Amino acid sequence: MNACHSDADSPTGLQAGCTKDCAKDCTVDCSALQEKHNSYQAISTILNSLDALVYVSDLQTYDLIYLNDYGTKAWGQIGGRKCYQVLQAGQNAPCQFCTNHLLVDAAGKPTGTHVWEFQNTINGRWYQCRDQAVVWVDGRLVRIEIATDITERKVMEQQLAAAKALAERQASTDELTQLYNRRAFFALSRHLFHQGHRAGQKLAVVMVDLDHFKRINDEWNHAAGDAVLVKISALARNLLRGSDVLARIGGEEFAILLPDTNEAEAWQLVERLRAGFEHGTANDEIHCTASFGITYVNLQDFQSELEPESLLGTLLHQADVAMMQAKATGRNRVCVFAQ
Ligand SMILES: Nc1nc2c(ncn2[C@@H]2O[C@H](COP(=O)(O)OP(=O)(O)OP(=O)(O)O)[C@@H](O)[C@H]2O)c(=O)[nH]1
Repeated sequence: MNACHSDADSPTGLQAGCTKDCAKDCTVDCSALQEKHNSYQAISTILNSLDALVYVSDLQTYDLIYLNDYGTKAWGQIGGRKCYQVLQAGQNAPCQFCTNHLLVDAAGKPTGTHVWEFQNTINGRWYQCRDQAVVWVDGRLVRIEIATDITERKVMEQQLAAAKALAERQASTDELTQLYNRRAFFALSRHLFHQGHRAGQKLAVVMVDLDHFKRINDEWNHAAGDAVLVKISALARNLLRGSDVLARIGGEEFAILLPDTNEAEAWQLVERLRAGFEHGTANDEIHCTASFGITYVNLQDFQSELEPESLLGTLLHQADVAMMQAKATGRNRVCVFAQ
């Protein structure tokens, strides 16, 4: 081979500065090579002007064949390495998240483009990647990826999602006690009524009203009253089961929905709450008890349509009547609504 064509690093085989009129004894058609070289330069100029990563790697061996300027600036030179060694952190084998298998069908034929989003493990930035398998100039199958930095959009999306989750949580949470609020209690009850109806379950609704709470506020102060509400709420949350719905629905009034619970289980649970409040605050400066009213419903009794809204209204009223009876008969006790 003539010296002027010996540049192994040149993708077209043409050494820089070689022309068809060079004085050397050329054995190949320099003008054809020159044309190829010019086309390569033109495409390379375009790819290097892109504000996006473009790379090409062998689909089988993962050898990195091409990396544009954007890529070399961010991840360094190819240096005879594999794509995963250059573009990802601490990889000495193909990446778990590699999309190569999605780019060809079972017969090994290219399937078209695959677009996905990914956070790069070296610089932590987010990219929208457009991957495609194509037949390379030398006949082998390669992967071409064009990756655009979408970090700003991704951060905005994450902030929006977090703000939405927070707003949703706030809309269903009582600020002082962090229990569900009235709105959430109604929404969750509707859902549990339907679920319990389908499964033919029994459930109980409980009203809870703290005893002589006005006195606590008057003898201490409003802040001390608030602290009692927080303490009682935490006690109740710990004593109930994970599936029970506990909500603060008024000042010192709470409602509880006990799903899939029969009469004996409900009584036991509520009695445990009553004793828990009594003993749990016994050594505090402010001792606090509560009165409880329970009502039960067997959802099997509703043969066809169930109207959760009106059923919940009825059950809350019944539980309230039972709770008032507990107040009237001495407080710090549990009464059951007489059907
Ligand atoms: N600290 C505090 N007090 C509240 C809050 N919401 C309601 N209250 C007070 O709770 C008290 C409720 O008083 P009442 O309805 O008369 O009932 P009670 O004193 O608990 O008496 P019984 O229910 O009959 O045992 C009132 O003094 C309200 O001001 C609150 O968020 N924080």
